[in-house]
Amino acid sequence: MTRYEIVKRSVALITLTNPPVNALSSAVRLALSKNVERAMGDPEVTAVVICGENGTFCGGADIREFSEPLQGPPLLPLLDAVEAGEKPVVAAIEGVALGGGFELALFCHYRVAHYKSRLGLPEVTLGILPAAGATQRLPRLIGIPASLQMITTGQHILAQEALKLGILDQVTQKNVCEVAVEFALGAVGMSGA
Ligand SMILES: CC/C=C\C/C=C/C(=O)SCCNC(=O)CCNC(=O)[C@H](O)C(C)(C)COP(=O)(O)OP(=O)(O)OC[C@H]1O[C@@H](n2cnc3c(N)ncnc32)[C@H](O)[C@@H]1OP(=O)(O)O
Repeated sequence: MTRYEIVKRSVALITLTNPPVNALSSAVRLALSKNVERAMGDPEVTAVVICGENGTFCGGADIREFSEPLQGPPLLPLLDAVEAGEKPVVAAIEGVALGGGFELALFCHYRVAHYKSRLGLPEVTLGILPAAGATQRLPRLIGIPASLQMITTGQHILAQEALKLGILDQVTQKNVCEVAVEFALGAVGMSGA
């Protein structure tokens, strides 16, 4: 449900692994929570990168679990642990970051995205509103009018537009995971390590 590895000697790379779109199922939330705790507690780890396997960051809540009562850890405390972590966490966005997946990226300290990726809050199209912090984190980044546009329409935006708005820190045409790892090393003063 997530893979944990150390790359470049000190970056914890956490990969969401829940095909087809790495949705935040109860098992993914549990594994992510444990791996964030592991990375934050490991003295060898200086920074963390979160990405998704097979070209998709995260499609949000797992719609296959919508008919069941919520199991596993709720999303918000997990996102709070990411944000409160003392080590920089970089989201490496490829494919889509939607709904709770976009919220996960918003709670990371930095966001690097592939130029073809799309971001959005489709909750309104399901008759709900984003409830894991996007309604606070997004306005802090891009202001209220642009946030309302995204929240109330559910439209996806492309990486370049997200960069212009101030949601993203970097857009790349290269391997987004590798670029995010370099970004993370730069954030802790270890560029080129
Ligand atoms: C614990 C939760 C906490 C907080 C609340 C969070 C709420 C949310 O996140 S609400 C948002 C939920 N996500 C969505 O509404 C996204 C819906 N999906 C899409 O928009 C699209 O599928 C896509 C853009 C992600 C991909 O589009 P495309 O490339 O055209 O592929 P398909 O639409 O054919 O989908 C492929 C395949 O993926 C399955 N799938 C898509 N989204 C999800 C998902 N969120 N959870 C589980 N599975 C998903 C889709 O059913 C297809 O499966 P099959 O190939 O088996 O049919």
